[in-house]
Amino acid sequence: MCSKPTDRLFKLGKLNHVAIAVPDIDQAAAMYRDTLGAKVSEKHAQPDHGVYTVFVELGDTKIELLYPMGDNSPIQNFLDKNKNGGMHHICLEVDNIHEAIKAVSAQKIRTLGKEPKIGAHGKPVIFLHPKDCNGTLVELEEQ
Ligand SMILES: CC[C@H](C(=O)O)C(=O)SCCNC(=O)CCNC(=O)[C@H](O)C(C)(C)COP(=O)(O)OP(=O)(O)OC[C@H]1O[C@@H](n2cnc3c(N)ncnc32)[C@H](O)[C@@H]1OP(=O)(O)O
Ligand SMILES: [Co+2]
Repeated sequence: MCSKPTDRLFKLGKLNHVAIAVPDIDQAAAMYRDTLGAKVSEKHAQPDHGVYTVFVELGDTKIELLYPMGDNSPIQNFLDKNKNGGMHHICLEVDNIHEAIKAVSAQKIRTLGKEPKIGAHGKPVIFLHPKDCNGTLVELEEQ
């Protein structure tokens, strides 16, 4: 039984980004920047998350390009299975990540890790298991 709106103590916001895991992040960034004319960030190392990121600005949303960093990157298996890359996750904004964690946990949706970590935008993020979200890895980012 899903929680009723009156019970919900957080608000779901907009789509913050769609993440694509790529085999060559410089080539992928150049495609969006040079071929499609998008505003593209520099590549940033995210050691706490085991990835490099590049953000492609698209008005009120973004594409996050991801490339593995280090030996235990959480996206390495995904790229091993998807040699040309592929859509990795979606990121949804919430106004209270701890209330969102309580709500999804009450519905037996597993979070990956118990506590949020600071994500690429310097805000708390947590991931929901893809097997509990219709085969889609969902990231929540607190605004
Ligand atoms: C800098 C932060 C930045 C931000 O935006 O702020 C980020 O987004 S960081 C992004 C990188 N970090 C993460 O993705 C953390 C969460 N992800 C994980 O912990 C893993 O990727 C995990 C657990 C989802 C999958 O790990 P792994 O692929 O090594 O495990 P399995 O191969 O055993 O997969 C289990 C099962 O899930 C399916 N799977 C895996 N990845 C995905 C995916 N991206 N989308 C959908 N499904 C996925 C995989 O196929 C397996 O399914 P099965 O049917 O059992 O084969
Ligand atoms: Co992300």
